[in-house]
Amino acid sequence: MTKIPARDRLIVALDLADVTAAERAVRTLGDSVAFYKIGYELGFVGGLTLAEKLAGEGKQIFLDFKLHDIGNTVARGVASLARIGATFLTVHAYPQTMRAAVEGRGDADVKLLAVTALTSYDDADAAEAGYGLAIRDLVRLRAEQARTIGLDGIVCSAAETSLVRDAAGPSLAIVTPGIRPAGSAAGDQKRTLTPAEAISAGVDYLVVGRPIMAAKDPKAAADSIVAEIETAL
Ligand SMILES: O=C(O)c1cc(=O)[nH]c(=O)n1[C@@H]1O[C@H](COP(=O)(O)O)[C@@H](O)[C@H]1O
Repeated sequence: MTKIPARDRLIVALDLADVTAAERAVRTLGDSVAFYKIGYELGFVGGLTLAEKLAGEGKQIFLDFKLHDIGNTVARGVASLARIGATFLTVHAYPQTMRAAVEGRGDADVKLLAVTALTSYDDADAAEAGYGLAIRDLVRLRAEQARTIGLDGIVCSAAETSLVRDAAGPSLAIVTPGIRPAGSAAGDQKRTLTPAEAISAGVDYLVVGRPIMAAKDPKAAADSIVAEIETAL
């Protein structure tokens, strides 16, 4: 993979309740942020139109809808979302779902990311959900399957970077939420690392929401994370 500049490695989650608030946040963050993630909260209230607009203005967009359904529905959903001009799109890392996503993407440019095990889960949560595997084993299995099926990247905790690199190989992007700068609240995240720890572990992209969006000065928070990434690269 070509060397990605520090600023382009930070993906800011626009987890906001309306487009007006999101546009205000994008204006506030200005040139400090080049890559935005739009998921359920904003996507369901007009966020896809904003995604297209931001992509047209040169921002990179990560559509985080974590698709998972019967194959036909996933393939058609991916085909629809592929028109937006996004860089990344997530699906859950079930083999049937991933195969359908690859089929639905066709020749479109959007890169498909496999969500392995949510960063709000620990081993007890996986057991409660009926999995007979520890989180690390589940992540390894799903990363291997994602590579075999032809996805472009893996979403996991930065704590799993080396096992994912082994399982998925050198060319898949490793994209890690659950990033918490030192001293920031974990909230519902259970598998967290700091930006410097994540970069030192070898991740390609960091997804950060509340530590930036809920900060008193979001632009300063974003700048500080980019500086931390730069130092650790
Ligand atoms: O796919 C994701 O982006 C994702 C996967 C995962 O395992 N954990 C996870 O937190 N996310 C997303 O990453 C963002 C993290 O936000 P914060 O916890 O506020 O930094 C949220 O928008 C989540 O939906």
